[in-house]
Amino acid sequence: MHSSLRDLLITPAEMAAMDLAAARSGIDSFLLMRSAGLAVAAAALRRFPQAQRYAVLCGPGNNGGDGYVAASALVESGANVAVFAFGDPAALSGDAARARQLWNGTIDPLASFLPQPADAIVDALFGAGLSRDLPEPVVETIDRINGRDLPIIAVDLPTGVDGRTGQICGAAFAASHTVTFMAKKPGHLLLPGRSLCGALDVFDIGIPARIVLAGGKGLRVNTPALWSDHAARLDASSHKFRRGHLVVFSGGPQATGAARLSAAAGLAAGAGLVTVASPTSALDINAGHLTAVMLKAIDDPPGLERWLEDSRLGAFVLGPGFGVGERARAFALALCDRALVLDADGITSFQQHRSQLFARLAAAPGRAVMTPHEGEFARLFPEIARDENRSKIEKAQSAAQISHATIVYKGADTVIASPDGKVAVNANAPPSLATAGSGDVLAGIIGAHLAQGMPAFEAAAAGVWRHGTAGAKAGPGLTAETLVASIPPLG
Ligand SMILES: NC(=O)C1=CN([C@@H]2O[C@H](COP(=O)(O)OP(=O)(O)OC[C@H]3O[C@@H](n4cnc5c(N)ncnc54)[C@H](O)[C@@H]3O)[C@@H](O)[C@H]2O)[C@@H](O)CC1
Ligand SMILES: Nc1ncnc2c1ncn2[C@@H]1O[C@H](COP(=O)(O)OP(=O)(O)O)[C@@H](O)[C@H]1O
Ligand SMILES: [K+]
Repeated sequence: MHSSLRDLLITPAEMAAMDLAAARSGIDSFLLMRSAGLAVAAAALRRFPQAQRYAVLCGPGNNGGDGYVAASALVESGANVAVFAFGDPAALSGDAARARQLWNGTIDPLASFLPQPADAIVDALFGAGLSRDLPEPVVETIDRINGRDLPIIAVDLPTGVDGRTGQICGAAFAASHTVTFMAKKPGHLLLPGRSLCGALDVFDIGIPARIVLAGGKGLRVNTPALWSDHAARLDASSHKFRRGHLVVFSGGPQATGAARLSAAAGLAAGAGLVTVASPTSALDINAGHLTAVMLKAIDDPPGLERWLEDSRLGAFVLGPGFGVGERARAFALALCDRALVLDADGITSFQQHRSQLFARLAAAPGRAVMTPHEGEFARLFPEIARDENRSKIEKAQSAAQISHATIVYKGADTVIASPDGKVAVNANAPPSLATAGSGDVLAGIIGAHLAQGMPAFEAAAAGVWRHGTAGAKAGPGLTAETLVASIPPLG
């Protein structure tokens, strides 16, 4: 595959437009279908050579067309193949009709398909064209096959997974393997779609990279290629002030651990100096637990304003363990024109005051990153969260636009979106990250990147990626502390 396509995500609508653009440039669309079907047949033979029968389930559109090409190729290679169709095969049109003519065997109705124990199933029922809930007979077939431990190779997408959103349209195959074409689709990465794809192969069927790149809207998988150019590098002239000064705000005496976790993560992630800004009431507790991290008493907004006159304070993390309320709002509003990670309680504090926050971020644009998990996202963006038509990517994009901040919409499929339209989906986070304090560590890593001068989107995307890599390195029994110790070098 062309290297520039490796991290690209394209929606089904963009893919369809690229198909048209390819046809307009003189590329024979049937040859694309043929390449797609051959890739599926090759994957079926390679992955499941022991199958006694390949049962190819073909739908009413071009996904079915790919299935007929695959079935013919499997027979040519000497395999035992049976084809079952949903809908009337005689009603196929265009390339799919031509593909069906390649198939010389019988075509049985889908309803007659009885899975046999040594079957491998090729799912070519619906792909990128799925636009509504699956018809009942297809749902019944899926229910009959899922859970029987049969290998399923999905063509483009497991039938039932919406390629734009990753949501399930009534039911969906749980595939062992998915073969898709030219580039990944959002539904391969967003949950629950991602968990239904099995191993994913992206196959180049011959649409020129320039057409694919021109047709994509800039959706990306989060990899270092997105941000490594912005990463601060150490050299002989480095000194701690050049590596950035990060401030993390602590909660009161009963809630200091979260801020210390963020601070430790910020230091490990490369900030030259880290200070915990603590209320006087919690100074002694924080002092008893800090070594390399410094400590400063900050009790109220006037005290903060005075301290902010020091321009060497590079970035701020506000929210972990801070407490919800008026004080959090006053601190956050004072920091909107600086480099700020607003997390946890910092986000929740604006549930009833969000227009105040968004107006301030619009009027005093600094480098703001907000890191809501699903619950916090719904508190700050209730209308967007409720909209079932939008994908998680589209929700993060809308939230970034209305808040004027870079949004890190967390979860196993974290989406990072900036107000100016940049967006990336993260895919390297292990489930062991679902542990207390893991979000505090993420906030600290992003804070360190901001302190080093990275732009907000790149700081956030790099933070999410390093957090995922640290999770993988720390292993299944990770705690927030071992996560901090596992943060990998940047770049
Ligand atoms: N560049 C490309 O885009 C290529 C696409 N190819 C294949 O073409 C597929 C897309 O083909 P199509 O656009 O024909 O779409 P599908 O084959 O996914 O769906 C067929 C048609 O079914 C109808 N439909 C949608 N949802 C339905 C529902 N719930 N119940 C009943 N009918 C429904 C729609 O009219 C849709 O066009 C891709 O997934 C891929 O497998 C390949 O042939 C190679 C080239
Ligand atoms: N199942 C999962 N797979 C991968 N990453 C996860 C999973 N669950 C949570 N995470 C990540 O772990 C972190 C948890 O953050 P958060 O919900 O704020 O927890 P806490 O408040 O306990 O620190 C986020 O970065 C999130 O993306
Ligand atoms: K499919």
